[in-house]
Amino acid sequence: MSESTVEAALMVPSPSQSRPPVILTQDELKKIAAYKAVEFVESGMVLGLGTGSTAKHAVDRIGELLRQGKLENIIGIPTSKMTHEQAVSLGIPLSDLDSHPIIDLAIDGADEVDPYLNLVKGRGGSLLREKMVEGACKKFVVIVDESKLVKHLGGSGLAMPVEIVPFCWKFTAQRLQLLFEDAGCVAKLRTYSENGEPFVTDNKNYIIDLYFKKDVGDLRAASDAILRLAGVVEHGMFLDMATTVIIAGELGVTMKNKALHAITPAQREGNACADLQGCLGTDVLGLTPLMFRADTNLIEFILLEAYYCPSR
Ligand SMILES: O=C[C@H](O)[C@H](O)[C@H](O)COP(=O)(O)O
Repeated sequence: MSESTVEAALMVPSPSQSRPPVILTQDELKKIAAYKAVEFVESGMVLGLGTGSTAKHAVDRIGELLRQGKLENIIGIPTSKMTHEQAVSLGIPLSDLDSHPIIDLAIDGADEVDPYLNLVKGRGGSLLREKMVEGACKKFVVIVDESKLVKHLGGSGLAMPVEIVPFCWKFTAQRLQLLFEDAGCVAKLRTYSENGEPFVTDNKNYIIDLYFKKDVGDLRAASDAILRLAGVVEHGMFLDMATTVIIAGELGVTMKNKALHAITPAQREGNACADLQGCLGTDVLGLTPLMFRADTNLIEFILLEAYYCPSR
């Protein structure tokens, strides 16, 4: 996909314009979400640079805008050795959390996104550095194509990764599996397909991939239980961390903001209504019904939130 195609896709068409339907590949959708996220970047920011095939597009775009002089004085904090190398090749100035403990904005992909903007990350093995960097940022923008949306974490049937120390990894894997026996959990050591050797993270650890047959239920409880196991370094559930999720799909790009999606029914019935209205206004302005046609999911989402707000 050429740069001009992405830029054209990011323009909001006027009602009178009719475009022929365009079939985009998954990688093109990732690129559209990434470019949209980079619109949040301003000169002078300290940026968390994510890892993976989606985040790669965002890092490329930041490099391009720096080269064109459209962005200046950016400092990048990479979340993996791979992203570090990519950023160096693009001439993006880099630092680390020791020197820059507060990050203005991080942009990264995700493996799963639930309706409350909780995430699974780490199928590329970078979850620990990602969680450290993204836990230190003021704003965390997640970029995905719509295939990443799930009803509940683990719902894709694919891996929920846990980074562990290599020492007695079988013991730790068994304990992880036992924790989620009721959810039909199967724990597998991640290996390289070429030689069957254990996959080793940037931090010289192993990854145990957890596969669930059923919903694990209380994610906070699941997170605490995993982190209590000696031998576990970190897990790939990113709970309540994303501030914005940008989803590129066949119907266009949708932005979901944490302020709306993290609100519980109890909060809705209480004095959160004014805030909700404020957020809704912001969100409506921030939403971009671009590319092809109206996003019906988006309309449902706005109506649902408005329903809870008596003054609307
Ligand atoms: O460890 C990898 C990261 O968490 C990635 O952000 C995640 O796996 C999504 O990667 P991709 O954009 O390639 O689907």
